[in-house]
Amino acid sequence: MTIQWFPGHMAKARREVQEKLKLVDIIFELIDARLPLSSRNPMIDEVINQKPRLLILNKADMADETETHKWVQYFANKGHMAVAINSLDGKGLQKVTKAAQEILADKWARMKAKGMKPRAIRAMIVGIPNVGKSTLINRLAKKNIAKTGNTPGVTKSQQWIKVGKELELLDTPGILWPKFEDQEVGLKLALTGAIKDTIINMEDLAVYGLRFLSIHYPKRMEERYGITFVHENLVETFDHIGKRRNVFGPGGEIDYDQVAEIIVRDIRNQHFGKLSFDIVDEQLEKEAVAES
Ligand SMILES: Nc1nc2c(ncn2[C@@H]2O[C@H](COP(=O)(O)OP(=O)(O)OP(=O)(O)O)[C@@H](O)[C@H]2O)c(=O)[nH]1
Repeated sequence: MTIQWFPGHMAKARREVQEKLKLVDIIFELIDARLPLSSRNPMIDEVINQKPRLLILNKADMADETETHKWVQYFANKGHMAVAINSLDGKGLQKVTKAAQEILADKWARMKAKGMKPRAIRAMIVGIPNVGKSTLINRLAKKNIAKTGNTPGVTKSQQWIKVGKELELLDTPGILWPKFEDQEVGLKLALTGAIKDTIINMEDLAVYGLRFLSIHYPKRMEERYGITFVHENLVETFDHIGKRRNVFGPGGEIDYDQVAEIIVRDIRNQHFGKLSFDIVDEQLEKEAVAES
């Protein structure tokens, strides 16, 4: 698999985020709830430096709830507040402003003690491509329109989106790339549709997906394909799934390309239910507690 992690793009994106840092009080780091580690930019800590941050696990509607819960706890153990949301229907969105207020409570108290007037929290969203940045901004902006719609003369400023009285959001998000060069990260991003299919090998992806299911979701794999493990000889497994799904070529042979596509489609279309591809294991839990 050859996926490039363009250093030029990365440097430019990084500069753009860093230029805007001084405008905001807090960074909303948007990550995919299905892969809370793989969908992060590995250099994010360096990029945002010491700026307070709220981790937002988006697309929680598609992730395994038990895992999402563990991830929120994992980040809390590392000293980062995290909330899980669904930007499409707005579920969990009310937690965003509250969490930001909590994170900045000390700073606000200090400002108040100095006699400064309370003002809205200023935030910027950053995240990898396709993680849902625009969807979240639009969803938050809608909330604003609903709130200010009855007030003539209240117009949205160019650069800031008002979200209620308490929050202002920069209207352009910062894009930061994931760590493409890591083979497994690339496969996970591809399985969730964050990377275009044209740059990955479908069979590799299907095999990775199957192996992942057999380890973490064997029951669901059994329900759909009637197997609980992936045969060492992959042909056997592909034959089995091909027969079960009637995927035959013109000469009556199993069409392996199509089997691979079916497997990937089944995973993406949630035929195995809500899946998380980054799993919190004991090792990670221990590391988080030790770090905090
Ligand atoms: N199921 C689900 N889909 C979502 C959610 N948020 C965003 N999406 C979908 O994810 C896709 C990408 O969303 P965008 O908002 O365009 O992502 P983005 O981060 O702005 O993408 P770039 O412009 O490429 O950086 C779209 O198809 C959205 O409908 C969510 O919470 N749940």
